[in-house]
Amino acid sequence: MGFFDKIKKAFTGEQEETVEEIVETDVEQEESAEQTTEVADTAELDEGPEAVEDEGKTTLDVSEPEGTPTEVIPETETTVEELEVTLDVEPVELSEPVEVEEVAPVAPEQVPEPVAEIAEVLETDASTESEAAQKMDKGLKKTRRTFSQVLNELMANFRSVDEEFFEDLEETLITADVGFETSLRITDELRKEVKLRNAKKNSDVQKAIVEKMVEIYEENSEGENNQLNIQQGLTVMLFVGVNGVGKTTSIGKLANQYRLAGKKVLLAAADTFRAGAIDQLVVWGERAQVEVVRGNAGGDPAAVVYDAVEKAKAQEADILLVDTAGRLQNKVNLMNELEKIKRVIQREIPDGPHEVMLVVDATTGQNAMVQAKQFKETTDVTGLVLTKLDGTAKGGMVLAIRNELHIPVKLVGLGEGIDDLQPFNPNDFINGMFKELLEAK
Ligand SMILES: Nc1nc2c(ncn2[C@@H]2O[C@H](COP(=O)(O)OP(=O)(O)OP(=O)(O)O)[C@@H](O)[C@H]2O)c(=O)[nH]1
Repeated sequence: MGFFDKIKKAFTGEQEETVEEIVETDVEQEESAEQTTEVADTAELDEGPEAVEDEGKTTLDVSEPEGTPTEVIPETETTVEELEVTLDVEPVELSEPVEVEEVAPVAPEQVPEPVAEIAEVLETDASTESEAAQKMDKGLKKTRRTFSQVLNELMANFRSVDEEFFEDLEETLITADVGFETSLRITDELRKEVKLRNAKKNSDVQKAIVEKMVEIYEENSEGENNQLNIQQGLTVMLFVGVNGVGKTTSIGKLANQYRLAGKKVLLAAADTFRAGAIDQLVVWGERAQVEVVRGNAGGDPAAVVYDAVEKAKAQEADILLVDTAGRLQNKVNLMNELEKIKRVIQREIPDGPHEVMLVVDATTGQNAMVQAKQFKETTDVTGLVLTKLDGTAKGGMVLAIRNELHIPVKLVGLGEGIDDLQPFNPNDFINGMFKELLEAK
């Protein structure tokens, strides 16, 4: 069944299938047999420098890198047509308590036999398809409630769908961080659609809004790859993003997923700008039971990456996740640093890095959009990790980033727990975001 059919089915009141409960597990922080990294004892981390061996002896030329120009969708022409349609207002109850998931600690799991296809790791990991949908559904509760609520309130305030209604709708979408251009487009197309359908009832107008958003999300998706670019041999992924967005956490969660799937995983603490950042990665390395290659705070990040690549090759590792510092305060420095890191990787692994993942915090709304734009200009970002989607009413950000920047969202963070990272599935996401609206029909 196609996604639009699913949406239609939801509008006609058919029940969704029940999915199994997800059992959340955590992994105790026990040192793995292979772990050779020195780790701070406590989670409270000092910023002081540490004595760590610095084996990287790389001399690197950094040539002037070129920025990638930002693609911008041209604005749709606005044709303002007067529409006078009477609304039957049907307020819908949407409030639902936010559930806080408890994470029960369990003994470290046994590493299963390696799976044949590494590319399937994320899909074949603990979550089945329906569990993934359920998790997305749970994580998006806040986003969904607010989205549905604001649309309902908007409907309740208008007796007729006139120009004022469309202006308010536009504002509502912008407030939910759907993005300026995308909001204008949705509103413009709705003006035509509502007239075309002669939509009079509140529910018809809501239905048109949801369908238009789905349509806009799905267009341009052809040829777009939402999956991580995993190789048969060593896969190297760089993680970039400003402080506090959830970079370290996302790396830790991903490392754990691959480790549980039987992969040999290494982490590289190449965010040497802050000692705290190195220590945080080490803590996540313990949690995920994977080794962390680290250097001195203030040291050369490329040297750490060099060590990590050497180690990964020597150990025949499958996955190397590199935590970098994302300091947008100085774009040229950042660009140079990332280029230097890439050169180090490419000397050893010519087609690496296989992903440059930009991590953005969904709760920062338009700031996340600005960061994504700036990073895209600085380096060739191949995918997005959208974190903290569980704690925001600004889920519209996904639509904005996808449609205005054309960066595919590959992973979403739906909580602070080690299991709260999911591959991005557009259908689950839109279903999750509009669930109440769809069920209200
Ligand atoms: N609710 C929620 N919190 C998250 C998520 N991802 C990360 N966090 C929290 O966000 C905070 C910052 O996460 P970090 O991983 O330390 O962020 P960072 O980008 O590595 O920051 P620096 O280490 O300062 O560079 C932590 O308290 C995390 O627990 C998520 O998906 N949902």
